[in-house]
Amino acid sequence: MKILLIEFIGYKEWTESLGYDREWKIQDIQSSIYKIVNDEISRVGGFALPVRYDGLIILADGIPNKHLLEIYTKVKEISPTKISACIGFGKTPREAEINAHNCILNSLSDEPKFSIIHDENVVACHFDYNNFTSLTHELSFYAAYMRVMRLYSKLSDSIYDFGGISQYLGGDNMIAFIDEDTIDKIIKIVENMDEIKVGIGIGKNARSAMAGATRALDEIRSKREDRWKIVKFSM
Ligand SMILES: Nc1nc2c(ncn2[C@@H]2O[C@H](COP(=O)(O)OP(=O)(O)OP(=O)(O)O)[C@@H](O)[C@H]2O)c(=O)[nH]1
Repeated sequence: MKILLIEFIGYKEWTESLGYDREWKIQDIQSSIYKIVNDEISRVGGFALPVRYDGLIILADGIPNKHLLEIYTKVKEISPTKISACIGFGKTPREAEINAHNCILNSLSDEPKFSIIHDENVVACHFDYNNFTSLTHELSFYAAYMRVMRLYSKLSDSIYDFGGISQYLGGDNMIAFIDEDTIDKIIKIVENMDEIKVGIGIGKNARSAMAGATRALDEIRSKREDRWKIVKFSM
């Protein structure tokens, strides 16, 4: 698997330089950087996970280095701090992210060098809480969110143990990226958790894998018989 990791360097110092009335400014800048990266990377078929917002994890399989370099240049232009970036490879997304992070720690030059390595299929797992709308009516808007966060926190831990990385997407949705050999393990997890279903998408890049996952979820909803489904998607 291939991950482009971009880290903002000196972010702590930058945030502190903004004074006490700063949090709204930080949120403004973080969301505008994420918006631009999300737009640009989706255009070329990738997908960005904002995770901590002081860096970005980009699922990069199927994206030529030329486009990854363009994303890097764009982030460099709009970032309030210096940035550092590396591509990491690994059997799993977890391994690829760790390798990218170590590469950033050991990199001597300011400009990244992206090596050429073959691309692999991306597997996206879109988890969805069953009947979240009724749960929201029953509890409250915030209490339903808390229920989902508790469950997804446990789920992300198990997925990370299997080499996957995940991101909460809002509402009752969570996405995880895994390698193809881990699909069976994800299905077992879901079969043991009554509250959730999962659409699994396989694609040549992250965007098509995500589209496959969404289609798989729609197909589950149309019959309400299965708790998981796999769709291979190409675009
Ligand atoms: N990020 C994201 N959020 C969505 C998506 N679809 C729905 N949502 C959000 O998730 C909430 C719940 O929607 P659903 O999961 O479709 O509704 P549900 O009541 O759980 O119904 P079932 O999933 O059919 O059991 C919505 O109110 C939206 O906030 C999606 O594709 N992506």
